[in-house]
Amino acid sequence: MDVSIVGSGYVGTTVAACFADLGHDVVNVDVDEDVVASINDGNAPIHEPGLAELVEENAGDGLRATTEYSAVRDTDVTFLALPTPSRDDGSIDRSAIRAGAESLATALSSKTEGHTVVVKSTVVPGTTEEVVGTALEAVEGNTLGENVGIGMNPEFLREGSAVEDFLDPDKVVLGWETDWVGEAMRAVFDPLVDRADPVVVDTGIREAEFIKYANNAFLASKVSLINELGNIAKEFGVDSYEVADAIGLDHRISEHFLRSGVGWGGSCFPKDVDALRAAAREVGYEPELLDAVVAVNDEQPERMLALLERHVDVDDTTIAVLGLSFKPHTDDIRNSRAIPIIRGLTERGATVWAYDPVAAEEMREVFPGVSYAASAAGALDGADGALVVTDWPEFEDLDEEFDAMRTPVVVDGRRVVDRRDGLIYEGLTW
Ligand SMILES: NC(=O)c1ccc[n+]([C@@H]2O[C@H](COP(=O)([O-])OP(=O)(O)OC[C@H]3O[C@@H](n4cnc5c(N)ncnc54)[C@H](O)[C@@H]3O)[C@@H](O)[C@H]2O)c1
Ligand SMILES: O=c1ccn([C@@H]2O[C@H](COP(=O)(O)OP(=O)(O)O[C@H]3O[C@H](CO)[C@@H](O)[C@H](O)[C@H]3O)[C@@H](O)[C@H]2O)c(=O)[nH]1
Repeated sequence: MDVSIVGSGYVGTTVAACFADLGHDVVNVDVDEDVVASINDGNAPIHEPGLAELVEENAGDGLRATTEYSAVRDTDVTFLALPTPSRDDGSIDRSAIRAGAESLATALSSKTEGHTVVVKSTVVPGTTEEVVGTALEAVEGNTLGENVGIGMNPEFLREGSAVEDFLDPDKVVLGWETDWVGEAMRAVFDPLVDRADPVVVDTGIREAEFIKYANNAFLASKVSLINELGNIAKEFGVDSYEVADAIGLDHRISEHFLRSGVGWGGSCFPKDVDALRAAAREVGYEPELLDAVVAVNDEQPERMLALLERHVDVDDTTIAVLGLSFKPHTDDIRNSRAIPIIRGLTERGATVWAYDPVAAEEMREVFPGVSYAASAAGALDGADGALVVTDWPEFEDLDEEFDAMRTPVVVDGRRVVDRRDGLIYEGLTW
């Protein structure tokens, strides 16, 4: 099939490269000329395991990129993978979705055969119809349900394992109201369904929009709940990881998303939980539980700093921060827990030596005054304390590197360092 993807960010590039790999002819449309050039040169514009190989293999063949919206006319289905960032009140900014839909409306107005426009971005219920449907119909020559149709297909990939998650999902959610739109959406996913056999959930557009928020709100709440249990467990001298292993055996709880520590960050959980809270308030519902989920998460970095202060008077000391990305295997630092940690340290008068295998340059833009080491050993050398913020696998191998610290105080926010003699070790929730 001929498929177009509008937006070549984390989601758009992954989806475009994977669809091309599954045999579709894919064109990726983005306003950023550098991103477009990068894809056409066979280079992935973002760091994501397996993506570089897919872009290199398919560029110039089943995958091309362009800044021209007119390219979508020659495709059957268009996915909108545009950003939906938070506004100050937590609600989503729909301007990129609106701008994309308006450009699509013009590009599709001369087309007579049915073209399906699918929202892949995370949007609050009603957005697909109110923003995309309205923009499409505003241009003469477009009639919803006739030459153009709208659908909603939320994306559940995780950064750091985006390609793997997209190609082997638990479920594919297809939100649609018109039969031919549903058929077109199913046809795009047929090669993926043949290969990975996920459950396909056919549902309404608003339900599909809500499923995405419910999914993320549930997972974020699960992590905040295990963090709260972990905070309590620590006060009792109880190892919350042993507790999590045991409760995770109950299939009603499951072992996933039970890693307690410094909390959740990234481009999705904070934005999506805030958007759901704001949307709830708009319709007159007070989301008390979700408010508490956020409050627990906001407190975890402070708890980590307080644990450090049990052992080190932080003012005028040098503290190593290990891990800057919001999770391992990505260079994304959006809402990384390292940000409040570094801010808290500098406010307390510490000199920070930070290290991350891939995200240091991104963090340098946020904190230009911080020193960035070329290795974990470099950050630890001579430090008065170390905070482990991201669970990069290489931190599991650290051992004698801690001996080069001036005082070997390690506060572990992700349970990656082994407790041993010679280390003053504090686990955040164990
Ligand atoms: N990042 C994730 O892991 C993830 C996972 C699932 C869902 N989502 C959702 O998917 C959506 C996209 O997220 P992302 O992380 O890929 O965003 P992103 O910021 O990485 O990428 C967005 C891309 O859209 C481009 N763009 C902006 N305006 C445009 C326009 N008018 N026309 C064409 N291109 C335009 C930008 O240049 C950028 O390349 C969001 O709604 C997000 O919540 C993200
Ligand atoms: O047991 C856990 C699991 C995760 N996290 C943290 O939670 C955050 C989010 O992690 P993860 O969900 O793995 O990464 P994301 O890329 O943010 O993916 C989430 O957000 C995406 C965007 O909406 C969705 O598509 C995914 O399904 C959803 O998992 C990170 O800071 C993790 O460190 C924990 O603290 N403990």
